[in-house]
Amino acid sequence: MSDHELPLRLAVGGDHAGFPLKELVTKHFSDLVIELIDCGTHDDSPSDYPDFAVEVAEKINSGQADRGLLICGSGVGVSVAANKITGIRAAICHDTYSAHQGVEHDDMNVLCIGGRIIGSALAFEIIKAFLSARYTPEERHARRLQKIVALEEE
Ligand SMILES: O=C(CO)[C@H](O)[C@H](O)[C@H](O)COP(=O)(O)O
Repeated sequence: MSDHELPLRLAVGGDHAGFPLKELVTKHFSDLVIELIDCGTHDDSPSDYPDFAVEVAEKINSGQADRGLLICGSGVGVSVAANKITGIRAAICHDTYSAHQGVEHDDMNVLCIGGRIIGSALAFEIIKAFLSARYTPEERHARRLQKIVALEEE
């Protein structure tokens, strides 16, 4: 796979604090993924990050998107909200190692970034690492994921 082929449908969302970075990310990645679904927010007026976590999760759980990207001020709010939703495995990653290893080991399907924490150049590299990574279904990873699924079913 070349650097310019990220064969995934990506749902992107975030609140007002993530809006400036979300604008840059959607422009940068719209031609690099199969489809980019912008779940809002669409301006920098105050908004509530859980609303966008729900929108992005819905795109994944309905099968319209393969992965999600959520951006708020720190990345904390969107990750806390997204992880409440069944089927979502979200994490804040502000380094490329976590972004690809989180997919390879943990089948992370939503990447969370703090728009007030990192700049766009690093964010682009982290997002590329996330989108390029694939889950590696080795026994130990599958066993641990099954335990996470069991937690959701409790
Ligand atoms: O960054 C966050 C904390 O985890 C939130 O998701 C929000 O983006 C942040 O709280 C917004 O802050 P504001 O003072 O309302 O702009």
